[in-house]
Amino acid sequence: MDSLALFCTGALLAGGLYWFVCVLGPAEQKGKRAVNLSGGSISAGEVEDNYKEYWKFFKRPKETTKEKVPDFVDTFYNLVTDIYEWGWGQSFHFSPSIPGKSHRDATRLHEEMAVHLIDVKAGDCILDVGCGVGGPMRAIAAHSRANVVGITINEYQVNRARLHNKKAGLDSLCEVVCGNFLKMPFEDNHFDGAYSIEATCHAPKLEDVYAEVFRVLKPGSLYVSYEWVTTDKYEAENKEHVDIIQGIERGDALPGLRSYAEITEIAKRVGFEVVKEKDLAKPPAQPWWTRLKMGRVAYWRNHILVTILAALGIAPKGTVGVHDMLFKTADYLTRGEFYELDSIMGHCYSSYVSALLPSHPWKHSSSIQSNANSISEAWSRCGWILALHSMAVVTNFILKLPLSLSASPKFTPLRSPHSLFSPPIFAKPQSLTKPKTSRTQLLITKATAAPGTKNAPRDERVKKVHSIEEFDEALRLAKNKLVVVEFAASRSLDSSKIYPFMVDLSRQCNDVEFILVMGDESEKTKELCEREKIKKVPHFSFYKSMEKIHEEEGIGPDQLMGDVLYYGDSHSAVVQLHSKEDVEKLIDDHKVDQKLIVLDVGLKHCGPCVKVYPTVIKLSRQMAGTVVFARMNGDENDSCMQFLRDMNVVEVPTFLFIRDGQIRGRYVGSGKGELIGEILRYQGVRVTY
Ligand SMILES: C=C(CC[C@@H](C)[C@H]1CC[C@H]2C3=CC[C@H]4[C@H](C)[C@@H](O)CC[C@]4(C)[C@H]3CC[C@]12C)C(C)C
Ligand SMILES: C[S@@+](CC[C@H](N)C(=O)[O-])C[C@H]1O[C@@H](n2cnc3c(N)ncnc32)[C@H](O)[C@@H]1O
Repeated sequence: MDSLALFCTGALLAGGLYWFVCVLGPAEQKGKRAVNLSGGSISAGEVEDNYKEYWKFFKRPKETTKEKVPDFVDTFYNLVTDIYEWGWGQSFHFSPSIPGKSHRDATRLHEEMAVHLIDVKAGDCILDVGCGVGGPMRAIAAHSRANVVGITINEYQVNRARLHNKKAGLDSLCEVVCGNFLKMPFEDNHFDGAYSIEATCHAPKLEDVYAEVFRVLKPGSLYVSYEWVTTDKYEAENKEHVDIIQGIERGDALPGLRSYAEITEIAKRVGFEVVKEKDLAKPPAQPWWTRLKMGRVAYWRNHILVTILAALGIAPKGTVGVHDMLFKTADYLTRGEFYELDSIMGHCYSSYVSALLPSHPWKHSSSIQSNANSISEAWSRCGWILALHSMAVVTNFILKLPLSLSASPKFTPLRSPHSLFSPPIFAKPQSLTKPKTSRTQLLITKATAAPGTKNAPRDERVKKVHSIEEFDEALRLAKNKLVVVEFAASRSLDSSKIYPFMVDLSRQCNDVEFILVMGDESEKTKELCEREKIKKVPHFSFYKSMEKIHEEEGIGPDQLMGDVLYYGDSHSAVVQLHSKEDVEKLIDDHKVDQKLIVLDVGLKHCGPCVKVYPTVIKLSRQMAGTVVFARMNGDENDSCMQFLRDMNVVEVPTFLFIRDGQIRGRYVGSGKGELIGEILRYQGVRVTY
């Protein structure tokens, strides 16, 4: 009997312990478990000493030099990485909390927002500055199919990140490098975009890391940084304020928090052009620290757990001190926000663009315009209150558009939606960009199959034009057909790379005319390029009825195909609507057969509309029996614009779903998967996301 009682007590204790460790203290995202806590790259026996060493850094005066700081940050991450993973997940940052969404989803949306802000495309090479164990990197690579290279100072994080990348099946897209972001082992002008999430706050001087990012970015590409800053509520003379901020600095290995106002100044100083900045912690945004506050009970439990595990020799001894420090940090962070019912600590993001040359306003507008659409899409998806602000921007944009179009019927590069709110936008001076000769260099790069050379593909459908007169005549003869013109140069490698795709397209699209102009062929073609204001090759211009309707520079094959389909489509299965009456007629026509009508409403120069259009064409063929696809450009004429207003379309692209003469719903956005999901849903297929 005694042994049975003993057995039962033992079993209960073991069960209780299992519940306490594994159920109450599970790893956030299949990452670390409490029983696996380590000291990163530091051996278990050295954790305590390193923790003491860490504290020495804060003995006044702080040694905030670029020689000392990275080492102490590295030590910090050896100490905390496992605890962060165990108690927070694989993404080491905050995000605005979203009602109805889990912490994990809110985190992912916050990360994906960075992708939208910097306009990442599949195949791009993106830099993650201070990547941690790679939570954001994986979300971003999976979402965009871009290649992401992350850099972190901490070797243990590199190993963790590589392990997670492999487990997630993303190791072909994600690469992790151990290095110092103050001196990155990457070549100049290498990346198509960059982001940093709550990492550059570890830099002793923000100039140093921003200048490095600027150096490795290709001219014209975008960088977004989510920064930790003090807000204008912070008073340097207020003892309590100072106490809180210093507490945050000590518990987060920060050499010194910077103020909100400083960030953009620094970015400009190193040469970036500031595109957008925002305090994400400002009301009405949902507080990003909510989860920290709610987690207090769990953190108490964690503390007991860590103490027991350290006493049993399972966790390194110093872990208790480290956990205690984090516990206190959580307290400082929430106090910082609650203090005097207002926040003295902000969470700001700034999006910077480098080397945007003023001579290319269209490039500026198209990238920002598509960013704005995607951002508002992301915000409206997450239901964040900031969405209202963003929607207002886009609404203004659409309502102002017809005025500018009717005033100037010719091709007018759209102003960026942001510029309607007049944010500070500064162009990088030319002397600070790549030396001017680099443009010439582009023209003299050796090409292997330049258009017009004997290695070029068979291209009889592409008309070679040699003068202004021939050019104008070709446009005239094309009448209202779409004309695609490539302006190229014989020794431009990029021109020769894209040319075969144009030739391919010319074979497939019989209703489109294709023209090639070799800018460096003669004085006459040079004159033509000058008249058309061609600054860089390859440059694609699209004409209809002798009028330029769109132009694009530095594009790849997908974008070229998308543009040709979008601007030239007249014989596909997608019904082209040109007025409100056209829409009414289409609806009437399909009242009887009860087919679902999917009406794609866009604008002429809208990046996301162009991007999603090949999917619309494909679906129109695949679903021809059951769904009718139609399309209308809101800025084609007044009647179309009125239709947009009547339908309350404030963002593009918007897909309206119509059946039995009734509008049943809409999808706003350019996500291919989401669009297909919505169509299936309106056809009665149950879709689970
Ligand atoms: C940007 C940085 C990191 C931000 C956050 C990810 C971390 C800041 C404070 C951390 C935590 C505080 C309390 C811990 C808790 C006591 C423990 O039981 C579980 C982990 C914590 C929740 C931990 C998780 C990460 C933080 C929220 C800085 C470093 C620049
Ligand atoms: C708070 S974590 C954020 C990690 C990641 N961005 C995320 O959101 O999950 C800060 C990161 O910056 C890195 N870091 C700090 N100083 C660095 C430096 N000088 N060089 C490279 N990485 C650094 C740290 O190693 C850590 O990975």
